[in-house]
Amino acid sequence: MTRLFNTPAAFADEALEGFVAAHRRWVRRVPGGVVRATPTAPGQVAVVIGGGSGHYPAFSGLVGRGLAHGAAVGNVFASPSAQQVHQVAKAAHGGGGVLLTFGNYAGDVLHFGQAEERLNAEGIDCRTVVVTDDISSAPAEESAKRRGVAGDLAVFKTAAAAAEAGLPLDEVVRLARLANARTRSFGIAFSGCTLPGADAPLFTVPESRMAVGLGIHGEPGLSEAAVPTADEAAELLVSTLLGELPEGVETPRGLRAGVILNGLGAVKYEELFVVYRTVARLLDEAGVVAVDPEVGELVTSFDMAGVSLTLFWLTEELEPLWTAPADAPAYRKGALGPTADVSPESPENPESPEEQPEQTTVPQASEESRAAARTVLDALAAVVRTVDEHADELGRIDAVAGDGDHGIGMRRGSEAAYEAGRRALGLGAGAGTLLCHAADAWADRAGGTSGALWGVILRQVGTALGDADRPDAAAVATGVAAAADGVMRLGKAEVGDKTMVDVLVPLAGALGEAVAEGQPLAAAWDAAATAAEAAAKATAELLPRLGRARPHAEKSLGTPDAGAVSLALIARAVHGVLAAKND
Ligand SMILES: Nc1ncnc2c1ncn2[C@@H]1O[C@H](COP(=O)(O)OP(=O)(O)O)[C@@H](O)[C@H]1O
Ligand SMILES: O=C(COP(=O)(O)O)[C@@H](O)CO
Repeated sequence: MTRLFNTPAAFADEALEGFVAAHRRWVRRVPGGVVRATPTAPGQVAVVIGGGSGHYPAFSGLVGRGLAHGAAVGNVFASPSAQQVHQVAKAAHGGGGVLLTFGNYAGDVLHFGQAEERLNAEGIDCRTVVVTDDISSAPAEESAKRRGVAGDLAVFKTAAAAAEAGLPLDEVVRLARLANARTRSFGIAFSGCTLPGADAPLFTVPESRMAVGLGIHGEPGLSEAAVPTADEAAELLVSTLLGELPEGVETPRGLRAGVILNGLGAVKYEELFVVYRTVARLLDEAGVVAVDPEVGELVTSFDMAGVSLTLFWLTEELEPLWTAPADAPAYRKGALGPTADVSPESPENPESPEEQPEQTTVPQASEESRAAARTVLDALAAVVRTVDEHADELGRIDAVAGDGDHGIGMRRGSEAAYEAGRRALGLGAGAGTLLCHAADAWADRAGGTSGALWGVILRQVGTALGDADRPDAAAVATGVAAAADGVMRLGKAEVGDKTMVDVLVPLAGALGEAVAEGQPLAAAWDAAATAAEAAAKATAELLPRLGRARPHAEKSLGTPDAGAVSLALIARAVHGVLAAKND
């Protein structure tokens, strides 16, 4: 249970504020997250990590010398936005290029990928390395689909130590990929976590049972077993990991491994040590030399009672990087020289991040387009209302096989989109520009998978409407069709994968058909919203083939997809606005 919070929506921002206030010797706040208190050495590769909040010390606690140069910090269990990643990377860049490294989650992949493109377009050499260490989330043949869990630390540490040693970006990337290929994790849990403001955990484990193969977002385990003793838990963790050695390795005997026994949030350090006692013995018996083991909380999931074991199979070039000194708020190792003096008053260490200057001008728009912009803003207000009304239900649906944050993310995104739209209207924006401003605000404030995709949807519709003409039904239908194409291009989901695409495609199809038959916009949209509602309902019968829900495919049968449901609700709410305009 998360007991101490003010409002759930502000939890991540307020936690970051307090974290920075407590750790000024190591970090300073920048828009989008934190960077080291001291600037990146000129020419050094900047290693920028990041992800959702709720995993402390990942990710902000791992920023400091010998570890990351910066961390982009998202909302609870939601990836930071591309804009946040871009801002943190710019602040961390020291002229040697940027490595973005993060766990393999759909939202992170989308947003960090967009930031990478932007940085490269601006002339900053930037690459990404995705961490995929969780062996329970996909079979070895599909290791690229695996989630990133506590093995994050092995990859981040390797990359950062390589950067600190002055290696060029290509080498830092190569070593980070090698570290990822040689890192495996496996976990068990006894209870799920409860998000701030929620009254129930994301999953429960029956009394005297444990979940096996857990993630770090309160996803239920993949199977269940009787609660083990500490020794039995250690045996399960070690034997499972020794069952999947790195490619080309036949026996663990004689190998050296970095070891991480990670508490997920509610397991006491003493309990971890009791487990580690047997982990150490079993590794020793298997002929594995444990190098600089870490026992503690390194990647958590709020108050989840669980533990994971990570083995990082070292090579001659990886071992010095794993053992190199580091000095971050939540991770210290070896001895580094003194830091530059960065006092709270120093201009290097501002109390609060500099915000992006607010836009004060918009492109010229016709009178008709400005009138349509008012309708668009009414539609955004209706979106805010419907999302707000259904936020808890969306969170509950998302918790069945996802991470329960869909309601939170949609709320943050829609509210930001409305506010940006209102400001744009005040500046005299046409319908197209208003939607483009709303798109950027939604993606930036919500983060996560749906934030990136809703940014695409609004931008595509805005581009189709433009600022010149009074938008007609054909332009709207063109925009929605382009939105469906754009979402599929970016998210790579197809119809049948159990995502919002299963609603967006029939919505666009029904709208296009009704408009082609000559129906006016409100009537055509009514038909499209009806198709969307039926399609959203039908997703209950689908098995997820992508993303976080995929490992829990069977559990999600009978429950519709959260993003599909929210899209159908929004389609219906927009119809209400269009119908009222017609009256
Ligand atoms: N690759 C994808 N393409 C299209 N939609 C997707 C994709 N992956 C996930 N989604 C949609 O995003 C929704 C989850 O959104 P949200 O919970 O806000 O993001 P996250 O899973 O990043 O926390 C899913 O229910 C699904 O509809
Ligand atoms: O959940 C996280 C990001 O993934 P999404 O796909 O946005 O859910 C985050 O907590 C780990 O980075």
